[in-house]
Amino acid sequence: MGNILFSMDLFEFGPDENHSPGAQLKELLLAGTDTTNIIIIWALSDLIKNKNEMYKVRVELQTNIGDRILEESDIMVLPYLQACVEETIRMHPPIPFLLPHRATETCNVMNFTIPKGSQVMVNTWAMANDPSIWDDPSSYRPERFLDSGVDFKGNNFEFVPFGSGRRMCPGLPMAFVQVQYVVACLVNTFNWFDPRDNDFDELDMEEVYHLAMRKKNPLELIPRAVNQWIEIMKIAE
Ligand code: HEM
Repeated sequence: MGNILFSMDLFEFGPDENHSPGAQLKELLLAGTDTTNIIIIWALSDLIKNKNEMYKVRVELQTNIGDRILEESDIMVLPYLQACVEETIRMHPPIPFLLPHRATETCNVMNFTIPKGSQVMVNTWAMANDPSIWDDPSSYRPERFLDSGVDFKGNNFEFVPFGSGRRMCPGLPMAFVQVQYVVACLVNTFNWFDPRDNDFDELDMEEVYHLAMRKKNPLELIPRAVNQWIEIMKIAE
């Protein structure tokens, strides 16, 4: 679906058409599919590469959900899964520079003068990976989000992958539930194998940046339905 949407010409609309229902629908589809899809792939990659964290997510899922079908409301009782998704978004924000903004008036930021009318790009990746703010930012450590009070709703300026203020992502609540729901289902239902029998410690995590920051090479995995507790114990060994 992402490929089909990206074949549409972003710049085909004239000024009047930008506010038409069709243009707004296209904007929503463009903004809401690729970003979510990218984060699901990164979240699964991070968990597959980090066996201990995968084990903790599976224990949380089995303890709270078991083998029944996950419901949207279950997301509220999965804090470790939530921390894992937050950590993935911190390390791999899909829109690392946000969308271009414009200064509506001249202002000073850290001794730099930003003249009125300047285009401003916000490097959220650098903010969320700044070693003066985050302990060991290049390591995948979901625990850093447990009980930290830091989230991405736009109030903690070290972590704004959805932006902040009036033009921040309106799809945040939907995206956050969708990503957690899909990742939880994928982890709780399947065990994942490398088609070439490579060790997942060496899983390729190279990034590429076009409109969004995605995995450079596709994540290729073989899913097999799990006999939950037996598989969990195997991972723990
Ligand atoms: C993980 C998923 C998502 C991420 C990381 C994300 C991130 C962002 C970011 C960074 C912006 C720009 C904010 C700024 O420049 O200040 C944005 C804008 C936007 N997003 Fe999302 N987004 C996601 C999912 C969605 C979904 C699911 C929808 C809709 C169903 C959506 C709809 C929009 C729209 C319409 C805008 C433009 C808002 C405006 O210009 O006022 N996004 N998003």
